[in-house]
Amino acid sequence: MTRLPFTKMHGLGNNYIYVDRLTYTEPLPPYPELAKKVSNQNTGIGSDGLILILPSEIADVKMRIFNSDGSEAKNCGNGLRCVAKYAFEHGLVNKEHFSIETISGKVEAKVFPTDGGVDKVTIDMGEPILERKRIPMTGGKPEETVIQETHIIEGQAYQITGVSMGNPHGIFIVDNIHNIPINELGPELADGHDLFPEGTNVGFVEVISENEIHYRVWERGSGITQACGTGACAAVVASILEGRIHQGELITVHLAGGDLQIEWDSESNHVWMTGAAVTICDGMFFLS
Ligand SMILES: N[C@H](CCC[C@H](N)C(=O)O)C(=O)O
Repeated sequence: MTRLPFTKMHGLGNNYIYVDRLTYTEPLPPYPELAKKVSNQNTGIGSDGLILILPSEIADVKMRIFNSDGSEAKNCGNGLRCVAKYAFEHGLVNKEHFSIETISGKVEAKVFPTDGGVDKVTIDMGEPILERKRIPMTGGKPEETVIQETHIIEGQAYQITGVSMGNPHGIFIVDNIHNIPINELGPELADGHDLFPEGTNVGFVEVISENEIHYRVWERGSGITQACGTGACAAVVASILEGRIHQGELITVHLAGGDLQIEWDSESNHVWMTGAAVTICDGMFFLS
């Protein structure tokens, strides 16, 4: 029986099982299989997925994220804030500003310690990826940006804006966040639709004011979650591309699990995300 030490953490209710592979170096099953095991609400711990904290040759630490269906994601905003909190609180880093490697690139993290603990983290998520072929999306010129493109999905016309934050997001701007076809469009687009050859996270945005939006998400590989950090960044970028809000402004994004502060900076073209990171528990998972 392998006893796997883990920490369960969440960012706005988007919760993952974190395994510190710098400290616990015993052999483990393949990560996709482990992600499905630990994420299972009935026979596992229960979570939106698994996040590994690993050594890095190009950054201070490395993050790999696996959705609850075992698929590997290329980025995770809520996960990055929790990795930053964990790394600082457990002495994996000894500074408040440090770098984290993901499989879509390196980001910069800044923690704001109070009494030795970290409750709030800012991540420089880097530049959004807007070219159709890099999201990736099909259906038009590979280099162009996909803004409010009309597509017929299940017999209904929708306008989609495509943004990647290292992972793909199809964004729909709606009039009322409480009346969205999330259970229809989520499963239809998240995995295996021609428009998104690598699948996509499916986000819905209601613009409240120049500095405030609502955002809800069906995540590729996990379904509806309480929050999605990369999705909230993509939602702000899409709302700006559609002319609803302005670049260079600090936007409050209201998600089901809480709020994030996000800015798509005009000077650097980088997207900055600030929000909470919370430890739920430490534990021991009995791997049979
Ligand atoms: N919840 C994560 C995103 C997971 C992305 C994953 N669902 C995928 O891209 O396959 C976040 O806070 O950004």
